[in-house]
Amino acid sequence: MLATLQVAIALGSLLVILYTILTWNYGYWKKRGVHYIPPTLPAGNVKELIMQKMSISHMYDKLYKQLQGHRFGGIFRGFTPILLLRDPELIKHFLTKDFIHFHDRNLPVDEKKNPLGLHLFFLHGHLWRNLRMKLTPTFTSGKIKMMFSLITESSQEMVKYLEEPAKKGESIEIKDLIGHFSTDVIGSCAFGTQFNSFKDPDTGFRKFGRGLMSNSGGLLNQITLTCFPILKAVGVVKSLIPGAGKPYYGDMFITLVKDVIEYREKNGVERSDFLQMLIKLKNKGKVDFDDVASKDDDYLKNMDKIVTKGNDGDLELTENLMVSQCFVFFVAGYETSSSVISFCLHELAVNPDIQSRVRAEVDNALDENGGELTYGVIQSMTYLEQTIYETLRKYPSVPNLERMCTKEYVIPGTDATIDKGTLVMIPSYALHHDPEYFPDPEKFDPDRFSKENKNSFPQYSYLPFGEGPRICIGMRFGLMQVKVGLATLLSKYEFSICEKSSVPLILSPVSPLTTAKAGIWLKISPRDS
Ligand code: HEM
Repeated sequence: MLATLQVAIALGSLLVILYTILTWNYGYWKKRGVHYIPPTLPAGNVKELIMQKMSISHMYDKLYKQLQGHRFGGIFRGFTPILLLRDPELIKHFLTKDFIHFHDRNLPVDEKKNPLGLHLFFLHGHLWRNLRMKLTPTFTSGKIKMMFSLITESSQEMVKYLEEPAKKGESIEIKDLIGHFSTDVIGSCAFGTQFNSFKDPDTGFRKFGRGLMSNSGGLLNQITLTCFPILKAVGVVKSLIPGAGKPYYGDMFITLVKDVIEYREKNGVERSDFLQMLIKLKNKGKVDFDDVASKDDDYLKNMDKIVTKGNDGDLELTENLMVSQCFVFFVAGYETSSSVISFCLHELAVNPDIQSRVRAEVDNALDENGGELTYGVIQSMTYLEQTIYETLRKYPSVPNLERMCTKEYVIPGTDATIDKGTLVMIPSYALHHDPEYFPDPEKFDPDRFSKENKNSFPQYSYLPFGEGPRICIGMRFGLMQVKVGLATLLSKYEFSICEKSSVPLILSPVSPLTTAKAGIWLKISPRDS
């Protein structure tokens, strides 16, 4: 009897200790006097995300709404405290004005475990800064102009491929198809290689792209690790999810890029692509800004004035570093651009009047230029651009921006201090759907971005490419690719809703990016059929 009582007391004490340890972090925001949403064990405030019942966009939208009336608030992802920002003025401090306190993302950099992870998106501190400074000139408008013809060639392949399905009025899953286009664009613009995805949809790189995005094990791993960092130490997640976290087809990617570099160096071959600029960087230490740099490039040129100062020691561009940049260009460019084009086509199918207006603009611009699509012609299509901005508002490819506090910080206008290492989340999707900034947010209305209306919302409430020194480096390249893809498709075909279309679209609960759960199905027909 006594023994049973002793066991029960020991067990009870153990449970109390365990509970105290597990919930220790849950006092984090209270201690700092920060308003927070009460967490529950063990998921904190993100139970629906962990249970895969809600998309990441909707999860943080829900928390954003719960914090209504506050400029910011505390939440918990598992046991990890996160500061969720709501007020665009405050967001400006975190992303730009006080960047020195928030220059990193909370992503692991380990060359041995992940040789493809040494890229701009992941890198921290001075290594990131030095690399960003070196790579910035690769993305000027002059360099992008040089790649324009490579993008239009790939778009022509796409148009040709669609002739048959359009004649038959078929329903197609458009995202997968646009994935062929994005793969070919990256192949020619990043690696100077023809992937021919339309002719051979099972080419290694096409498979690589598909594999990357369907590797939900990788996402699960990432979410689980950020929610419960203790598991990192014991390596539990790795053993639970086979293949999780490993770069899919990573070895193949490394081999391909290294082979191209070796071939070019041995044979003195030069092309106007990203890889060539990386090779130049390796050999010369720099890529020149274009002589013809436009006014838009001022921001890029002034990068060194805003990014954190410090150890300016030269950065050696090793082969692994070069391959990693190719990898991030592939991943970042592939998924985001495919998803913007396909979400846009979905909205144009749901709103045929808007589709007709965009097509009329494309037709006029082409007519005035003898039917030829040039860099200048594409820049003149302002309604097309508004339509893309509206697509990125409703479906931001990256639904949340994250920063890690790199130096203790007092939140402006308060006495609350956040420690180095604290995670900060900027919920772009939620801001883009806040009726205070974008009335009737579910309505697809490109006129929100017209000349007259585009200043009606605060700058930091619209963040499809992020902001500040860590803004998307490929923004102009991505926009160009999306514009060319859409203009060529709309000049030849019509898109409408079919039986398989889901209206409204349901977002995937397993993807870290904004993607449609069951793909994007549309009927394609020749124009005016
Ligand atoms: C429409 C297409 C694209 C969208 C919507 C997009 C969106 C974004 C967003 C939201 C970020 C995070 C910014 C932040 O945290 O403030 C980002 C970062 C980044 N993007 Fe893009 N992106 C696109 C295309 C591209 C392309 C084509 C490339 C490469 C060629 C690229 C390369 C990168 C890189 C390297 C970063 C990390 C930058 C850094 O931390 O310094 N992106 N992108």
